[in-house]
Amino acid sequence: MPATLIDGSALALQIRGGVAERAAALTARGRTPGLAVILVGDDPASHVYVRNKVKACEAAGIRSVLERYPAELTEAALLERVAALNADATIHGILVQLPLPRHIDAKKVIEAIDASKDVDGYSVLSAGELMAGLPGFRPCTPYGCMKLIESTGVALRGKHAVVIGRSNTVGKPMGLLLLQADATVTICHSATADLAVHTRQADVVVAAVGRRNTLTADMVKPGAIVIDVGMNRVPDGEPNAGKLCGDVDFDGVREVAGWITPVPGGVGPMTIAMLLVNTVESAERSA
Ligand SMILES: Nc1nc2c(c(=O)[nH]1)N[C@@H](CN(C=O)c1ccc(C(=O)N[C@@H](CCC(=O)O)C(=O)O)cc1)CN2
Ligand SMILES: [Mg+2]
Repeated sequence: MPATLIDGSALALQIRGGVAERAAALTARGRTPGLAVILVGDDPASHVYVRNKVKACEAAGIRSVLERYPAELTEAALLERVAALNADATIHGILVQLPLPRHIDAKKVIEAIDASKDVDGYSVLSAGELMAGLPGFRPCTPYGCMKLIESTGVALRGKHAVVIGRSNTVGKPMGLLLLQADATVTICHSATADLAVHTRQADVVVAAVGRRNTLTADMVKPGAIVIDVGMNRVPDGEPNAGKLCGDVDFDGVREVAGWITPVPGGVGPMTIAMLLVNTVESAERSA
C-alpha cells in the first residue's frame, strides 16, 4: 500500500485558523500582533515568500509591516532599521528575509534582533534556548516538521529518527526538537560514510540537504515517516525539467514509506504557518 500523504497545505491552514483566533483575542484587548518583514534586494524567490508571509498575516489578523530595500542598502542602515523596530512596541516579531546580499553580514543582523522579537528563531540566544529546553522561538521550518510528524499520530518516544543535513536553520534544530520529543536521533551529513545504513533503521527520516534524489526507496524502512524539506528544481534535459522537487525520490519512496510529505505542499506552507504561531506567541508574551 502506498504511503499516506501528509498534507502540509491543509495542516498549515488549520494552524493559521488557530492563530487567527488568538490574534483576534489580542486585538480585542488593543494588542494587535505586529510583524515587521525586511526584504533586501531583488531575489525573485524571496519576493514570493515575503508576499506569501504578508498575505498569511493579513488573513490571520496580524498586522504586517513590509520594508523593502534595494540590494545596495548598507549593513549599517539595515542595523539601524532593526534597532528602530526593536524599540517599536507595536512590533512583536522581526523577520529579515534570507539570503541577504553578500556585503551584509547576515549573522550580525540576526543577532541585532531583540531576542523577544526573533520569530524566525535564528539567533544564537534562540538556539541556546532550544538546546536548553527553555521557552523561546523555534526555527519555523523544523518546528513545522514536528507538527507534520505529530499529525500522523505516531508517538516519537523511543523511535529512531534520522536527520539528513546539519544546517543551523534546519538540520541541527530539527535534531534537538526530535530529541526533546524523546526520539533517538542520528544526524547524517556530507561526510557520513554510508547514509543508507542509517536511514534504513529509521522510523522517521527528515531530509534537508538541498539535493534531489538523496533519499531513494531502497534507503527507507517500510512504514517510516518521511519528511522532505528540500526545494530543488529538476534539471534541464530530464522529464519535468524546471519542476520543483524535494530531496526525496517521491514516486519511489511513497511505495515503501508509511507517511510522506509532498513537495510542494508539505514543509513549505508549514514554515509560514509556524512564523505566524511564533508572532502571535510573541504578542501574547508581551501583552
Ligand atoms: N528569514 C527567513 N528566510 C528564509 C526562510 C525563513 O524561514 N526565514 N526560509 C526559506 C524561504 N521560505 C521562507 O522564508 C519559504 C520557502 C518556501 C515556502 C513554500 O511554501 N514553498 C512551497 C513551494 C513554493 C514554490 O512553488 O516555489 C511549498 O513547498 O509548497 C515557504 C517559505 C529561506 N529563507
Ligand atoms: Mg525556514
